[in-house]
Amino acid sequence: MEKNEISPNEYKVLNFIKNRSDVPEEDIDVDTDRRIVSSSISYLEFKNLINVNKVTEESVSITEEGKKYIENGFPEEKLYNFLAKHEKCSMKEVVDYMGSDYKIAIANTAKLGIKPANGEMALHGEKLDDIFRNKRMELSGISNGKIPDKVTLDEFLHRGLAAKRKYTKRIININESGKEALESYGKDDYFEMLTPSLIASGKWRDAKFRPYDLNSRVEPLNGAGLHPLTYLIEKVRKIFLEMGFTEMHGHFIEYTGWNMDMLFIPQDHPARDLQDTYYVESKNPVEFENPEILDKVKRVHEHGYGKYSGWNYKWSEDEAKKLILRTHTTVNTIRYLYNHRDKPQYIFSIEKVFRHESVDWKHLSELYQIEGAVYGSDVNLSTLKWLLTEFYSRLGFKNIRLIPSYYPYTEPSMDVAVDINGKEVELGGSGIFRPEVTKPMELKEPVLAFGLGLERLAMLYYNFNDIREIYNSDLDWLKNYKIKF
Ligand SMILES: N[C@@H](Cc1ccccc1)C(=O)O
Repeated sequence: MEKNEISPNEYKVLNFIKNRSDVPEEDIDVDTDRRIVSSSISYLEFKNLINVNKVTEESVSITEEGKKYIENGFPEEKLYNFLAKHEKCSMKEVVDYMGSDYKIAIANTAKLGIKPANGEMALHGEKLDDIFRNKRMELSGISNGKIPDKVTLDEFLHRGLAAKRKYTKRIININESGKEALESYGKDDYFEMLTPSLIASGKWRDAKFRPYDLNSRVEPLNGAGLHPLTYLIEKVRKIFLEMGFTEMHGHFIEYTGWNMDMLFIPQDHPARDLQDTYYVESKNPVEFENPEILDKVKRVHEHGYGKYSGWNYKWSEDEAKKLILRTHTTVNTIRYLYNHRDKPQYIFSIEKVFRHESVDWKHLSELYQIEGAVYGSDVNLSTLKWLLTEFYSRLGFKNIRLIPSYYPYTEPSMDVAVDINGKEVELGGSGIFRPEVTKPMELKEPVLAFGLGLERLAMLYYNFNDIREIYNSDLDWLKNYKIKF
C-alpha cells in the first residue's frame, strides 16, 4: 500500500475532520466504535496525514461521598440543625444522633466556631443556614463544570468530596497530504474483502481487490519493560539483601493495636484521628491474635516503665482491636520482632501504607515505605547513622541530612532529609525503640528502626519535581521511562 493510501475507517475519520479544525478525538462522530477511531488516528498520524496535538487537561468530579452530602447535607450541617432545635446537647446525645459521622461533624462545626465545651455543645446565636446552602450549591455545581474558588475546592478535595483527574486529549487537524489522500480515495473501485455475495454472484471474477502491501510498516510494538517504580523497588530490595537483611511481609489491614498501641502511640494521639487513619468496618468483633501482650501494653500506656511515667490515661482494649489500613510498615517490624525475639535480626520490607492525606507535590495517600530494623546487642545510634548513610549512598545519594526528630516509639529519633529545588523534603524517620516498646514485647536487645518513603526517593532518583508524576498513566511517558530488563 502506498504511504498515503487509507483504509475505510481512516477515510471516515479524515472525511469527518476535513472541514473542521482542532478537533478533539472524542468529538469525532463516525459510525465505528471508539477503539477503531482511536487506532485510525494513530495510523493517520503515523502516515503523516494528520497533525496531532496532545494536551493534558484536568477535570474535577464529585465523589460518591460528595453526592451523599449534596443529598443529605454536610455532617456539620446536620449537627448544626440538631443543635438549633435544642438549647444544649450533651456529647453523648451528639454522638448518638450523628452516628459514625460525629467526628467529621464536630471537627467542621469547630472550624465555624461551634465547639464542645464542658462535655456539651450549643449554638450561641450563629446563623449558618446560608453558608451550608451555598456550600452545597458549590459542590453540586461541579457536575455542571462550575469549579468553586480555590479555598472551597481545596476543602472539597481534602475532604474527599471532589476528586481531580488528569487526562491526555488528542487534538487533530488534517494536513495537505491528508487532503490529497482523501481526494484520491476510492478512485479505483477496489473491494476491501471477499464477501459471500461477491462469490455467489460470480462478481469476484472481474472485481479488483485492494492489494496487500506486505512491506508496509506497522506501528512499532513496544515490548514489555519495568515500570520505574518496580525497578527502584528491585534495586532497594537488592541492596538490603546484599547487606544480609531478611525480607518480611505484612498485611494491608491491621489491628490498631499492632499498628499503634504496641508502638506506645497513645490512643488519643492526633495521628489516630479519622483525618489520618482509614478505619476498616468489621461486622463481627475480631479476635486479637496475641491476647497475652494486651495487659502489658495497657500497663505501660497507663503507668509507664521504670523511670518513665507513661501517658496517664485509661487504655481501652476495644480501641486496640479496631481494624485499620496500616499507616506505616513499622507494624511489620514490631510484629516480626515479637515473633522472632529469640535471636538477632536484620529485617526489611517494601510495602504499601495508607494515610488520609490530601495529595500534593510531595504527599500521596497511598505510598510505599521502605522499612528496616536491626535487633541485636551492638545496635546503637552510630549503627543507625551508618546504615542510613550507606543505604542512600548505594543509590548514589551522598548528601542526605540526618536531623533530630520525634516519634512516640523511638528515642533518640532522626529524620532523613534532602533538598529538592531548594525545598527541604523529608525522606523518612528512624530511631532506637524506647523501652516502653521493647519491654512489653520481651525484646532483650536494643532495636534500631527506620521507615523511608519510596516515592520520595523516586522523585530524587528520577528527578521529578512532583511526586504524582510517578503514577502518571500517560503511555508515552511510560514508554519513555520504561526500563528494559
Ligand atoms: N513509622 C515512621 C517512620 C519511623 C520508622 C521507624 C522508627 C522511627 C520512625 C513513619 O511512618 O513515618
